[in-house]
Amino acid sequence: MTQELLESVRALRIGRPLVVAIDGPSGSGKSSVSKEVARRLRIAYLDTGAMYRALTWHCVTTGIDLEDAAAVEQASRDLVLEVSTSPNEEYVRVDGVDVTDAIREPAISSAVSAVATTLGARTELIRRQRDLIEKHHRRMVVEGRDITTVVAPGAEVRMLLTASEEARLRRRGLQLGGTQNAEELAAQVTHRDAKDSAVVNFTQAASGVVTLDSSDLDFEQTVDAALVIVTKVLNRD
Ligand SMILES: Nc1ncnc2c1ncn2[C@@H]1O[C@H](COP(=O)(O)OP(=O)(O)O)[C@@H](O)[C@H]1O
Ligand SMILES: Nc1ccn([C@H]2C[C@H](O)[C@@H](COP(=O)(O)OP(=O)(O)O)O2)c(=O)n1
Repeated sequence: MTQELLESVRALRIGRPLVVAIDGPSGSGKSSVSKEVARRLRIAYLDTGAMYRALTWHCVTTGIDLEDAAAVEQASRDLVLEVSTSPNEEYVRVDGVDVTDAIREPAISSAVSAVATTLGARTELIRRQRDLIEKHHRRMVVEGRDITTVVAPGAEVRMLLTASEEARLRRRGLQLGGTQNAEELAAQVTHRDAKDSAVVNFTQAASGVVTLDSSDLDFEQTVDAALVIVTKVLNRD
């Protein structure tokens, strides 16, 4: 994407709301692409998946039974959570403890769906996500599974980032440094998506949501394509 086009989008939106909502399945590139889009647009960034992971870490660490919906819901309300809203700095803290790396461990990836399918906990985390968007004057790239449909259906730009299952498994494998065998990778990507789909639909674009299929695009090409979508949607309105 040309620098001039990007400059014109930034200039057009100075001081005005610009929520870019991005949903998609595991390994589609949501976090990495959203972060770079936020950098280029010079707006805030929120990884909502990190919030579900942080709550899961808290429950697992304090021995809360993930099958006990009332306990998980209570934990979501009590959670003392700090999450970065800058695309240039990554941190997640629970009760002041840095859990940035711990929440990415396979043990948390395997447990997170149980928490993410607890509806009471979702309600609380969605409330916090909306608060963070408001706190940033609605200038933020927000990524997850239900951002385009539930958290911010009124976002200026709504996108579903997809990729073939094969591409997603390959990317996650590379990201984890080849430490996981095929079965472990499938558990963390395909099986987790199947469980998460029980409460949110992130495989089909809702009305007004633009699909970006990154299966045959590299990272840079995907970021460019996402920025082209942002430009087109904003110019249309
Ligand atoms: N278009 C792409 N082509 C190749 N690799 C990509 C692409 N988009 C993202 N990646 C890489 O794939 C991995 C998974 O991306 P990530 O952003 O963590 O996905 P998600 O947040 O959807 O699970 C990362 O290592 C990322 O750098
Ligand atoms: N808005 C969101 C974001 C994540 N989740 C759930 C679904 C996922 O299993 C977990 C972790 O999300 P995360 O985006 O970190 O997942 P990835 O490993 O990047 O695919 O949280 C959700 O239910 N709703």
